[in-house]
Amino acid sequence: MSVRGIRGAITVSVNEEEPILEATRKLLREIVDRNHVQPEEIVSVFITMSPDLDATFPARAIRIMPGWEAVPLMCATEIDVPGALERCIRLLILVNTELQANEIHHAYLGEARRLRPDLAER
Ligand SMILES: C=C(O[C@@H]1C=C(C(=O)O)C=C[C@H]1O)C(=O)O
Repeated sequence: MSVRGIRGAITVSVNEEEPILEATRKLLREIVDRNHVQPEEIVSVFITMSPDLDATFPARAIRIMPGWEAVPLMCATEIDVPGALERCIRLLILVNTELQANEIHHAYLGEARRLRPDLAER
């Protein structure tokens, strides 16, 4: 058993509470589905949003998911690099797993695929 990181990213169309929470849930579900992870295997979830997103804390979406109440969460603002992808939510999930690093499925959805085309997969 090792602790491994799973990455993901997604964009939202507007800086509003519900779209941010919905996109966060969608990205988390995609990562969970692709890697068959259970909440009790999760060490922590680190979330960043690009500086143009500030309508809510994306962690709120995860904390209210059944089974996820006790998972430590942290939100922060992504570095404001000129020209970086706008309205982007990024996740880093640390998980206790038997999977090898090359068996982890990251999830870069929609517009965010272009951040890491090598990891986007689907
Ligand atoms: C390219 C990304 O955006 C940023 C750059 C990263 C990198 O260069 O590895 C990782 C996370 C982000 O700070 C990404 O989310 O993967």
